[in-house]
Amino acid sequence: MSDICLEFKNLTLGYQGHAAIHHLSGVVERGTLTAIVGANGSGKSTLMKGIAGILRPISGTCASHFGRLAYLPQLSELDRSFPARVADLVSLGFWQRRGLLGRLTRSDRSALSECLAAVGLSGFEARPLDSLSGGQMQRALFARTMLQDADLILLDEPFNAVDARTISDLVILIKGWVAEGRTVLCVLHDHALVREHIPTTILLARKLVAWGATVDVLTPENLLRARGFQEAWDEKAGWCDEQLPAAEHTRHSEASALHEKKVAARV
Ligand SMILES: Nc1ncnc2c1ncn2[C@@H]1O[C@H](COP(=O)(O)OP(=O)(O)OP(=O)(O)O)[C@@H](O)[C@H]1O
Repeated sequence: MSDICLEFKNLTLGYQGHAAIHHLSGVVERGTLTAIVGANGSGKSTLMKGIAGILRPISGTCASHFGRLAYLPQLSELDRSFPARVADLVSLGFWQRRGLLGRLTRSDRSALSECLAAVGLSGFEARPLDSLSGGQMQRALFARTMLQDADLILLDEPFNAVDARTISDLVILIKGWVAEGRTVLCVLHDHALVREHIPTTILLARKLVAWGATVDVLTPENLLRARGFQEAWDEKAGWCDEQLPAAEHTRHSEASALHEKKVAARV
């Protein structure tokens, strides 16, 4: 089996006529832990959506070599008012294997309890989601991710509004997943946390600024370059016009918006 989990070739992604991330090339190796870092609007979540298949490339490719995917979007994208219990949310981790209507076996139920225990939520099975604190909700989502038994795990700002104790517990879980050979990509804003725990970093500013060992990427020079690119960015810029004729550009915008709606309806 190849050591490559993801391979980006000249990948450009965006929304309805506007590019959000341009010409990304590079390889993510299997069993590695990578941080995706950049200012607000630099394209981090867009890249996650591109990898998850929610957004189609405008140009270039994102070749993936993995079995199961687990994607944890930002908490703000989740509707917590949905009338469900913790056990309902976490057992969604089985759906890729059991289907949405598949009955849980006795061993599934014991796996569910083990995952809840691993995230410190034993006894929370029957709690309604809207009664959880932000940190408890994030722990429940990590339990669901564990049940998914995925080869590639995408975490978009998993530590937002989460206290230091929960962060350190969740970081231990993530490192355990990597030790098991899973590949983890994690969008983060806290550079100190990235420096301490994440060996590899991708720094974005609507395009790739630097990619490599965290110590080489998060340098003052690279962070300054990233700021310069971000500030110079024209929010209204279209696709890479030099690469895509106008008719193609419009066709892609429409097809991409439709694809995004269809996938969002499935997630
Ligand atoms: N659904 C969408 N439709 C149109 N434009 C979008 C959409 N989602 C994101 N964008 C735009 O794409 C650009 C990149 O957004 P993205 O969410 O990838 O940034 P980010 O780096 O994850 O930011 P943050 O740190 O604020 O979460 C931004 O200019 C944003 O406004």
